[in-house]
Amino acid sequence: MRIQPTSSYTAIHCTGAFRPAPPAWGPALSRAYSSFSDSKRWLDRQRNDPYVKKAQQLNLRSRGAFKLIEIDQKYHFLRSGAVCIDCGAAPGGWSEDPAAPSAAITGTAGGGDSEKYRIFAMDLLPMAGIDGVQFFQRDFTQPESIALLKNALKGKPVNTIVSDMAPSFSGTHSIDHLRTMNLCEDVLGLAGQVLAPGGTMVCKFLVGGSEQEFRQELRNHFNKVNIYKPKASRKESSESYFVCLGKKRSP
Ligand SMILES: C[S@@+](CC[C@H](N)C(=O)[O-])C[C@H]1O[C@@H](n2cnc3c(N)ncnc32)[C@H](O)[C@@H]1O
Repeated sequence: MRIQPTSSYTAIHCTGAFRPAPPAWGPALSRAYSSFSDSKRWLDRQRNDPYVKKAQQLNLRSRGAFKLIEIDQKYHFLRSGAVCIDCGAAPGGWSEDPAAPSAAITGTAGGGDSEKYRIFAMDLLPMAGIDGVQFFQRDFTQPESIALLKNALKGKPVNTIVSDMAPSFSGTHSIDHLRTMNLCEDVLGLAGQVLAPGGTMVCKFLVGGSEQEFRQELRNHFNKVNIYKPKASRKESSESYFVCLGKKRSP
């Protein structure tokens, strides 16, 4: 059953005003202040982040690659030659294959299979092309997008589905949590249709209360369901990942 956002969802989502302005200021000044301090904080954080530095050294598209690498170092599910779907792929840190450690993730390297595409990636945002990756700039939550993916697969069984999708944040944690849970539910829906028995699903969410209930649901479909937060995921972020291993055969 789909988790419904609270009734305050629309009001908060539509106003977009999440940071109370200092009372004595006019709205414009207060907005400028918030955005200045936010961008300064962001810049400071980027400068001091070892994963950002490492990603730059290795010429990776994003520091996010290290999250998947770490998840795999713990659970060992990635393998060369696998067929993979990468949901919320842009800018491509999880899909790329620059002879980086993440090459094995999506299996473009040395699969021994002459088929052109082994990775099927989707994002709302554009993504620069990557060899072996068929990219769709689409909204994953739309049924037509799923139809497109299934069509592209041409019946190939999928070994791994990863989702690093993050909705645009409202600033209200309970709402953002539910939005991520809804995305996870959509990813599970796709897994039910295309993931091969034994396959793996990795899916990001924000911790917020309903994850244990959803974990129970995931257990109906996978032999093992873990929750894991890689070190590369920032401490101040409530993001975490469901790591679902061994998809069960459909009854
Ligand atoms: C954290 S980023 C992914 C980073 C990527 N794994 C990497 O390491 O380069 C999350 C992405 O999810 C995408 N996204 C969010 N909601 C989506 C949706 N409904 N359909 C497709 N993509 C979505 C966003 O556009 C964003 O690019």
